[in-house]
Amino acid sequence: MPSSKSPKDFFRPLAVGAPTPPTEIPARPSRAIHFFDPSNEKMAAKIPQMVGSVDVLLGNLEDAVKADNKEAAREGLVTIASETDGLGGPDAKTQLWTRVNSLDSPWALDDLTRLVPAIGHKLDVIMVPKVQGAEDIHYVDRLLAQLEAKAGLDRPILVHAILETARGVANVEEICGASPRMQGLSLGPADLAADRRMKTTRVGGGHPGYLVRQDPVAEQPDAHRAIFQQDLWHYTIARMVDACATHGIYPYYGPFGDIADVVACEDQFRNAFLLGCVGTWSLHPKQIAIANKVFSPSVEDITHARRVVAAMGDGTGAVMLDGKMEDDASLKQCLVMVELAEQLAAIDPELKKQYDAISIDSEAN
Ligand SMILES: CC(=O)SCCNC(=O)CCNC(=O)[C@H](O)C(C)(C)COP(=O)(O)OP(=O)(O)OC[C@H]1O[C@@H](n2cnc3c(N)ncnc32)[C@H](O)[C@@H]1OP(=O)(O)O
Ligand SMILES: CC(=O)C(=O)O
Ligand SMILES: [Mg+2]
Repeated sequence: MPSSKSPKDFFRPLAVGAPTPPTEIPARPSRAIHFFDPSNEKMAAKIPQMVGSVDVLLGNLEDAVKADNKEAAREGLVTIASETDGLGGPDAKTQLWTRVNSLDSPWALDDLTRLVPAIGHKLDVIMVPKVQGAEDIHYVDRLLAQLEAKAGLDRPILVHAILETARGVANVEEICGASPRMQGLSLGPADLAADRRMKTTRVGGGHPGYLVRQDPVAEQPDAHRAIFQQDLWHYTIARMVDACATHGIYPYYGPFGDIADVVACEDQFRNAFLLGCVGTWSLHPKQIAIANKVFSPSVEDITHARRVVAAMGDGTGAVMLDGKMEDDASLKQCLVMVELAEQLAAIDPELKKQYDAISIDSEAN
């Protein structure tokens, strides 16, 4: 929270007649944020049939949309949002997000002033790219309040920042706390790599040159030395997770550009899930199933978590389960998993069936 504002001011609307800012950001399932270009007719035609099978559909207006198609993408998104049932709004199974153009581009202002009056009642989250600091969020926050008031909206649109500049990473905590509208952060590995002058040419994922090599074996100079590829994004994701958790908002991985490499994609997503991310981006329809699988706790994990919950009784003290010590802190980890499973089961009948079929032996040993 900026020090110049009192806590009470922080939750006052920034324009007369704008909806009250949220005090909590709802934990809506958002395992896959599926990107589509609304100006691409083939992609746009697929969107209605994807509603219900993906947690978030995001109409992308920024990078990957050709400059000549910016207006067509914006108008295409208005059409899709207006004509597609079950997409966007507080009760929809599939949320509707958009990624607007960067704030210094010729299109960002028109993106916001066109979309909020036209489809603001359906838009759940606006993703803002290349956020550098709290000042970018303050600008969007005030403008959205003015537009919401003018449009008579009764629900604030949430804001999501992409972390894709070195300055953005340096300011990650203040970005997360810049507005009560802040919903979350995504990693932007491609722009971030360029901005940092990293010597990579990929969109997310690892790099074979970024490694640690096993020490040489004594007196065997020719012996094989194993190499261990390291994760280029570990530092940034860990910072995002801490900043988001501090502010009660949600961290996401971002794009994995090697669409053909579904194995490495799954690995990268799983690392993010284990570190605390709640979801990721999907650039191609085949990445949706990978994201849904990785960001849903496994039946094995939920079975174990429920056993710990049962064994821990009132939640205090220490017990032994399968030879391992469980106590208040391991219980808290298990409750994170169990709560996530309940949220996902509420919207995913197949997962619900799997989680409901779990039967537990609650005996501690
Ligand atoms: C660094 C960043 O900013 S990342 C975020 C910005 N980038 C994006 O949003 C990229 C989004 N995705 C895409 O543009 C495309 O998926 C590409 C360019 C990666 C691949 O596209 P294609 O070569 O057409 O893939 P492919 O041939 O496998 O597509 C199969 C079908 O799925 C459709 N399709 C591909 N991607 C998508 C999508 N994201 N959403 C919906 N449908 C899609 C194609 O139109 C094609 O339809 P068809 O069967 O009717 O012909
Ligand atoms: C996600 C994104 O925009 C980037 O990697 O640059
Ligand atoms: Mg980018």
